[in-house]
Amino acid sequence: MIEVRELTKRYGARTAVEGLTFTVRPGRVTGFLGPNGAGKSTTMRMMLGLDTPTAGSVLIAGRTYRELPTPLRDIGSLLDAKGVHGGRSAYAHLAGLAASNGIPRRRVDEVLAMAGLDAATARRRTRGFSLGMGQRLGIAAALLGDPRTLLLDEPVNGLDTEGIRWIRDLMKSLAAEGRTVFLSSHLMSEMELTADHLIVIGRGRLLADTSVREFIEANSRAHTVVRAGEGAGEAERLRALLEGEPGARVRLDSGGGWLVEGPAPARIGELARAHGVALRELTPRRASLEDVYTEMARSSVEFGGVGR
Ligand SMILES: Nc1ncnc2c1ncn2[C@@H]1O[C@H](COP(=O)(O)OP(=O)(O)OP(=O)(O)O)[C@@H](O)[C@H]1O
Repeated sequence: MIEVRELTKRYGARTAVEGLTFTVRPGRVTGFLGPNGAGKSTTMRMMLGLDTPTAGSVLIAGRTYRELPTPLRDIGSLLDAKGVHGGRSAYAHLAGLAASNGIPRRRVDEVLAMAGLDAATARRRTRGFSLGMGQRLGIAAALLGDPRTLLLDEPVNGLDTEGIRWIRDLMKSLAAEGRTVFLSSHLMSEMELTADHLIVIGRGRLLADTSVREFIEANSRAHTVVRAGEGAGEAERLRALLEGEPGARVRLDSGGGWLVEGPAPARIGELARAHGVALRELTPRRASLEDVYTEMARSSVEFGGVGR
């Protein structure tokens, strides 16, 4: 569990994080969202004791990072996959970390296997690693202490489709084991598939602490695809009816029907029946996390982070 309480960070006159309070709970994947400059990295650095809060606190399993006797066993992290000495092999890097944290060397082989790095790759100097291999090594390091909590900044960066799926499954299985998994990503479609819960920040402040489903439902209007029967002029009659509904927006859908924003499907069905328009299709369309996030970014100055 990660408990963030009234966390504030100022750099001179600039406020990066302001009065953030939230709890990252075990047993689920929590996604951390916010536009560039919102304060995600600053928050994650404070969680790991790499930056000192101006005010407030972060507790990992009830203690501040600096109070953890063996931090790698409590929290595994991946902030910057490039933070590895390029002249060392992946194996040497992990073995060094294990030795300095009292972790048995056999665990190195286990995490290499979990991260999908084979023995030959593990013996190579990391300087020649691709971005994806570097990410895998970073994840191996994060798993080294078999930690109860994992914190990952953009873990799918540089991974191909198979690598992205691998991370998704790994994060879900770690959460299913009862661990706390906290990750940021700017790939909304990926976040929607991976995360159960979301923490959304903008300009250093908390905007949402909610499940992915509730976040989408609360921030999107109902969309419905509706198609009229075959008769001549039926599609246009339907459009006129729909446009007569207060607050409705009607657009042509790529499938040839009308995409209606505003009225719920039941209301559209009633309207069509009352006016004798036969319907061929009436399909609620759920907004994606990407839709909601993009809309939020466009409509909210607070979220856009301008003027700081
Ligand atoms: N060391 C620093 N000195 C001064 N200002 C900083 C420092 N680190 C971060 N900031 C500022 O704090 C704000 C938050 O930055 P932060 O990197 O935490 O955002 P972010 O949400 O992680 O963005 P990104 O997605 O681009 O990494 C920004 O305005 C940034 O310029």
